[in-house]
Amino acid sequence: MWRNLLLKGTTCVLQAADPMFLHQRHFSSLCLRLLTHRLIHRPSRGPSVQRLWGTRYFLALSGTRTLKKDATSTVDFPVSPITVTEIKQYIRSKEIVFHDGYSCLHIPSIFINFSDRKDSFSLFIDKTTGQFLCKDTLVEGSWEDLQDCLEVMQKEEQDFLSPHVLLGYPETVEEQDERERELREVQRIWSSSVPFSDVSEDEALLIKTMFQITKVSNATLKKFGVRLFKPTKSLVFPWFGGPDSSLKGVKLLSAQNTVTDKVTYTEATVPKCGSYHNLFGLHLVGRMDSEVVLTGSEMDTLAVSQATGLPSVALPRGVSCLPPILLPYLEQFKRVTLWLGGDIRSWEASKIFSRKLGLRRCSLVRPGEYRPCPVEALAQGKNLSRIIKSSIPAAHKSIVSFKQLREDVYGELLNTDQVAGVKWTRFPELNRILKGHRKGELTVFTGPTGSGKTTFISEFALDLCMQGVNTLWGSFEINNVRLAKIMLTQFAMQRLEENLEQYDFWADKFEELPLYFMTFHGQQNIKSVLDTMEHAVYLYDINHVVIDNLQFMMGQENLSVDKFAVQDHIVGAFRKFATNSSCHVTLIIHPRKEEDDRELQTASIFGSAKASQEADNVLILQEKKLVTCPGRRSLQVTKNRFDGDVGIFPLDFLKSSLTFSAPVKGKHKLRKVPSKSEEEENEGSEGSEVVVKKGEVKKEKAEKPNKTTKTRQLAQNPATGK
Ligand SMILES: Nc1ncnc2c1ncn2[C@@H]1O[C@H](COP(=O)(O)OP(=O)(O)OP(=O)(O)O)[C@@H](O)[C@H]1O
Repeated sequence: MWRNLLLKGTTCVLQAADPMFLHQRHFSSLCLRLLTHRLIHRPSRGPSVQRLWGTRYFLALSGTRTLKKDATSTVDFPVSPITVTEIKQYIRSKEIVFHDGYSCLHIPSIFINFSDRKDSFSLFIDKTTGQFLCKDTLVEGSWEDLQDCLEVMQKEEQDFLSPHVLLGYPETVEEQDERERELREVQRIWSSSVPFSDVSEDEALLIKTMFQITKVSNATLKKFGVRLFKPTKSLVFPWFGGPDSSLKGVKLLSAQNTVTDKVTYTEATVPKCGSYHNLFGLHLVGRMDSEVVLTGSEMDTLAVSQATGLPSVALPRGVSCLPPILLPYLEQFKRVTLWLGGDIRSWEASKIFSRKLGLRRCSLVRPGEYRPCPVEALAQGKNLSRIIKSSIPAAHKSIVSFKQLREDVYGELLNTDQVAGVKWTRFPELNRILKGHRKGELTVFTGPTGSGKTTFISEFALDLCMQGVNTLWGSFEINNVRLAKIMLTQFAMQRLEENLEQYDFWADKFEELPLYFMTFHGQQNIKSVLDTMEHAVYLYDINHVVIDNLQFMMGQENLSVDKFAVQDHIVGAFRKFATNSSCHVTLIIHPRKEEDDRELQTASIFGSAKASQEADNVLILQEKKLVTCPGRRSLQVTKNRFDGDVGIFPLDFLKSSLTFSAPVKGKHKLRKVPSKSEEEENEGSEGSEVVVKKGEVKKEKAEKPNKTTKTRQLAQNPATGK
C-alpha cells in the first residue's frame, strides 16, 4: 500500500487519535520497510515526526528533493534528545571507525563508493544534535535518518547508499520557482558585477573610501573574488561552496553615510539569510591548514588575510549566530581565533560560539581601545598579527585571581552603555529604569488576569527582536498563530485585517526577524521545555526566551508534592538555564488572588518568595488604583538587580495596533512609589511616572526639591532635554 502511494507521488496524512500512537519507533520501522524497497521518503529536517498542535502527525511521503532548507520558525520538540555517548555506542555497534572531533564525530561517508572517496572521513555527525552532513555529497539529515540508512546498509549488506536515498519534504511549485529564481538572481548579480581590476583607479578609490577599506589592496579583493555591483555601488562577496567550489550565492553590501558622518552598512543575500550558509573565504583554505581566524564580517576577513597571511573566514550573519550546519567546515582546525569585532556584543558572542566550537582549541581577541575590529585595526596601522597572538584561551579556570579579571572589569567600566544591554526603542522609560536587556538574566513578569500581559510582553520582546536579539517564544496559553498575529499587528502598527493588501509586505519583513516559536500548547513538562530551549540555543543562538506562562508547567509535575515546591523547582530550573546558557529568560507568572482594589506588589506573585528572589528583574503590569482613567495600565519595575533603580510609568494602549506607547509628556504629574504604609491610604494618582534610584530614601516627599529634580530629570528625554 505504501509503495503504491509513493509511486503515485501522493502525500499521506496519518491522523492519530492518540498522539502516542505514532511515535518515533513506529515511524522508523515504517521507513525501514520503505527503505527495503529503496524508496526512503522522510523529512530531512529536525525530528522526523513533526508535532502539530499535539494531536496530529504528518508524514510527507512524496516528492523528490534531497534537502529542505529551514523554512519555518517553529522549534520542534526533540523527540529523544541524544547524547554523544549514545551516538558513539551506536556507531561502535555498527563497527564503524570514527574520529572524535571538536564538535562532530567523523566517519567515512556512506553515500559514496569506497574507491571514489577523496577523504576517508567526510561524514560529520554533530555531537549535540546527531544531525549529519556528508561534505562530499552534501547529503544532510537527522540522527534518525542516519540510523535508518545504516540499518538498511547492514540489512542489505551494502557498502554505500545512493545520495538520493534520503528524500525530504516535497517541494511545492512555488518553492521550486523560488529556488530557480534565486539561482538566476545569483548568476545575474555575479555576471553584471565587475572585478576591481576592471574599475578605474579613481572609482575604486571612491568605493574603498565609502566602505572605509582604503588599506585593502586590489590583490586581496581579487584573491577573495570580491566584485563591484555598479548600479547600487555595492560590494559583492561570492559564496563558493560544495565539492566543486561552484558559485552558490552572493552577499551585497551597501554603505551609507549618516548625518553624524558614521558609515552604516546594509546587506542583502541571495539566497535569503536563512539559507545563506557561507563561511566567506573558505574556498581559499587549504586541506592542511590547521589554524583559522574567525571574523564577524567579510571585510574583517580581507583585513586579517592581507595583514597576517593567516587563513580567515567570516560568519555569514556576523555575531548574531553560528549555525551548527557550518561546524563540519571548521573541524579541520586545531586552533580557532575568534576576532568577531571591537565591541562588547562581539566579545559576548565569541564566548558563546567558542563553546560550540570546543573551548580547548579556541582563543578570543578581547575588544578594547587597542584591539578594534580587524578592518579598523588595519586602517589604523595596527599590527594584526600581534593582536591575534595576544588573544586569550577560551577555556577558563574555575578559580581566577583579580589579575585575570582586571581586563574584564576595565572593559565593563569603559563600555558601561554596552554592558547595560540592548535598549528598547518603544519603551524609553524601561531603558531609564532597567538600563537595557542583558544576557543571562531572569525577568519575572506578572499582572492581573486579562490585563494584557501577553500583549505587552509580545511588544516588549518584538522590540528587542527587531534589534537582532534572537528570540524564542514558549506560548502555552495562546497558540502560535494567534501570537504571531498579535506580533505582526504590533510590528506593522496597524490593523492588518483592514489592509489585507499590505499583508505580504509586512509578512516578508516579519519573516526576516530572528524569531522562533516552540510548538507546544497547553500543559507541558518542564524537562521537555528545557530540552527544547537548549536545543534552540544551540541551533539558533537564542538570546531571549519568553515563557507564557509558568502555570502551564505546573500541572504535569507530581501532584502529591506541594505546588509551591513545584513552582520553586521550575523557577530554579529557569534561573539555572539563564545563567548557564547566557540567555535572558522572561517568565510570566500569574499573581495570587488579591483584593480587587489592591495594587499588585512583588509579594503578589503566585507561589513562595523564590520567584522574586531568583529573578534579576521583577515587572508588574498594574491595572488599578494608580489610574483613574479606566483601562489605563502602568508598568512597575519592583526589582532591578543590575543597578537597583525601580520605578513606574504609564502605558497607553492603542487597540488598533495592540501597542503600548508612552503617553505624551507633561500630561502626567510625577509621583513617587508609595511605601507600604502609604499604599494603604493611597488614593492613586493617574498616569504618573517615577524612578527611584537605589539608595534613595523612599519616604522623602516628592515635593522636596532634590527628589523632584531627580525624578524630573529622569522623566526628561535625554536627547532633547525636554
Ligand atoms: N491595556 C489594555 N486595555 C484594553 N485591552 C487590552 C489592554 N491590553 C490588552 N488588551 C486586550 O485584552 C485581551 C487580553 O489580553 P492578554 O491576553 O494580553 O492578557 P493576559 O494578561 O495575558 O491574560 P491572561 O491573564 O489570561 O494570561 C486582549 O484582547 C488584548 O487585546
